[in-house]
Order: sequence, then structure tokens, then C-alpha cells
Amino acid sequence: MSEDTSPVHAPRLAREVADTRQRLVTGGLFYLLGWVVVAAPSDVAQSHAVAGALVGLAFLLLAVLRFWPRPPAEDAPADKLQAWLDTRWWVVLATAALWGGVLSWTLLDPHMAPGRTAALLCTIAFATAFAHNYSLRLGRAALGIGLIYAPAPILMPYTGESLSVVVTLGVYTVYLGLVMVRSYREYQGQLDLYDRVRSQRDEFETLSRVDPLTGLANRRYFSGAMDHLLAGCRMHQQPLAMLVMDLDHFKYVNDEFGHDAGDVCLARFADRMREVFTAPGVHLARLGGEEFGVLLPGLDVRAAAEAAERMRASLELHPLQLREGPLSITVSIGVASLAPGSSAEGTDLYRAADRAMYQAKTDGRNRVRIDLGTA
Ligand SMILES: Nc1nc2c(ncn2[C@@H]2O[C@H](COP(=O)(O)OP(=O)(O)OP(=O)(O)O)[C@@H](O)[C@H]2O)c(=O)[nH]1
Repeated sequence: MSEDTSPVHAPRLAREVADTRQRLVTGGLFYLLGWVVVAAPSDVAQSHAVAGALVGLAFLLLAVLRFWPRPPAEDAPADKLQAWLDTRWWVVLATAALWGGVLSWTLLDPHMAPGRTAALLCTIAFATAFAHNYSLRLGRAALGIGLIYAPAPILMPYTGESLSVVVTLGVYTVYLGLVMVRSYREYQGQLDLYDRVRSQRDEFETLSRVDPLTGLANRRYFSGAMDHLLAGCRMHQQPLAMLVMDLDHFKYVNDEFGHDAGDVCLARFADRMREVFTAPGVHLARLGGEEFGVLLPGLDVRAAAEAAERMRASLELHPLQLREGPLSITVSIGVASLAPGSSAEGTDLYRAADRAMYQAKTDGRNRVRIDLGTA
């Protein structure tokens, strides 16, 4: 039962696992009940007591196997989800085959003849339920229905049943086929809709935390990360540093080269940030316009100022590459850090770094300034 198990299908498979699990809950015991109803009027207890008991036990075992093992977690790898589905299908198909055997038995063995009508009615009910509930996979559903139902139209012409019953069963087979295909299509439609809703949800989720122009975190996400990092740094008795960086005379880039070139400049600046700030735990964000933020957990104000100076110097030495050519642009950077024992909050850290950045602007731009108010 090999299927496509590429990771991209994992959420779709997880959904199928959940739906299959839901359908498995009922069903198994109905086959057992069906067997009791078929066996009761026949003299199986006298003629084939052991075989009859084994069939009952087999239905019971298959009913139990529907509940065990439990499905893997929703976010499990696709191959695990697929393996669980495959084993559940074996159980369902084995149940169908066993029922097909029961029906054949009632048709072929005169001892079982009194249970034949009940077997036939159960067969129609089970095949119909199968067509409605198990058309998650077309081929497997067709096989299951065939196993349950095929003995009836195949064997009945040889058991003295009237032609009208045989023809009716044949016509019903066509109906089952149509129901199965329709259920399959409806289910695939549901899965497609589920995929679309999920990818839109992922897109919205990404948009809610990422700045689309630069791919950096946005201000909202950055604030949340700051609270989180601050709690972590306090727990581990570490400082937390922040840089606020503002491009100098950025308006000139827009005015001179156009807004699109300004956008590319912002994106290239973000790339440069990624190149320069590579320490683990660093958070980069676009705070708005041409203002950017960096959170540096574990760095005191001096170490953070050194990191800021690396960024400033990098920009000064290596101009950003725009389509129009290299662009020499500079950045003013404000630095602040919260000491491990400080009771100041994230907003205080932000304000201090922002103050330092404005000081850098006032002092002539293209420089790093420190605010020691929170250090
Ligand atoms: N292309 C582009 N420009 C933006 C964006 N957001 C803000 N700006 C522009 O950024 C410029 C900011 O100008 P100012 O606040 O005067 O700052 P500045 O020119 O960098 O000067 P100083 O900060 O004082 O060095 C304005 O022209 C805004 O239109 C954006 O997403 N894309």
C-alpha cells in the first residue's frame, strides 16, 4: 500500500488520519453483531462449532485492532502517518474479506442456509456504509466493497436464487460504485479546501510577524520576543542588549533613485544585518520606515557597542548593491543594555536605545552612541 509520503503532504495526511480514526470507531462491532445474527438461526453451533467461534473471535479481534495502536501526533512525519493509515486499512480490508467469507459460507453451505437472508441484508448494509465512509482512498474502498459484496452476485446464480434477486444485486453494485466515486470526490474536495484554508492561515500567521519587504521580524513580533528574551536573561542572570539603527538621510535615496530603489536599499540593509549579527539568540527586526532593531541576549553595553560598530563599519566600507550601482549610505546606531539585576522593563530598554540613536544623529550621524541609563 505505498503512497506518496513527501513531507508537503503531511498536514493533509494528518487530516486523513483523524478522519479515518473517526470512521474506525464505529463499524467493527457491527460485523460481530452481524455474525451473531447470521449464525443464530443456522445450526453452526452443532455443525461447525469451532469454526463459528473462530469467526466470532476474529471479528472481535479486528474490532479491537481498530482502536489500537493510537494514531501518531498531528505533526508526526508523513511516513509515520502513512504507516498508521496503511495498517488500519489492512484491518478494515481483513474485516471486509472475513465478511465476504461469511456470506460465501451461507451461500454454499446448507447448514448455514437459514442465516442467508440476514447475511445478505448485512452485506448490503456493510457495503453501503463502506461506500459512504471509506471512500478516502478510491482503490482501497473499491477493494473493500468488492471483498464484502462480490460473493453475492458471483455465487448467487449457482445457489438457486431467483434471477430478479441476482439482477437487483447487480444493479445495486452499480449504485455502490457511483456512491463510492461521489464520496471520494467529495472527500478530496474537503481536503483541498482544508489545504487552502491552512495555507491561508499560515500566510496570515507569517504576515502577522514578518515584515514583507525585508523578511525580518516586524515591530509587533519583536516586542513579544523582547519580553520573552528578557524573562530568559533574568532567569539566567544575563544582560540583554538592544540596538536601534536608523539609516542616515534615507529620504535622499528615495528622492534621488525612486521609492523602488529605496525599498531595495532597505532589503539589502536587512541582508547586511543578517551577515553581521550571526550570534545565536540574536533577534533582528524592522521597527518601521528606515529604523531597525537588534536584540542581543547575554551582551553588556560595551560588547553590544562593539557589535554595533561592526555593523556601522561594514556599511561604511562596503556600500549596498542596488540595481543602479553601489550605494554609499551610513547608519546611526543607539545602544543600551539591561543589567541582569535591573528592574527596568523592555520598553525602558527600547527608549534608552532610541535615545542613544537620536544622540548619534545629533552628533553628526554615522556613529554609535551608548545610553547607560539601564546598564
Ligand atoms: N522606499 C521606502 N521609503 C520609506 C519607507 N518607509 C519610510 N520611507 C521613507 O524614509 C524616509 C525617512 O525620512 P526622514 O525621517 O526624513 O529621515 P532621513 O532622511 O533618513 O534622515 P535622518 O534619519 O535624519 O538621517 C522618508 O522619505 C520616508 O518616505 C519604505 O518602506 N520604503
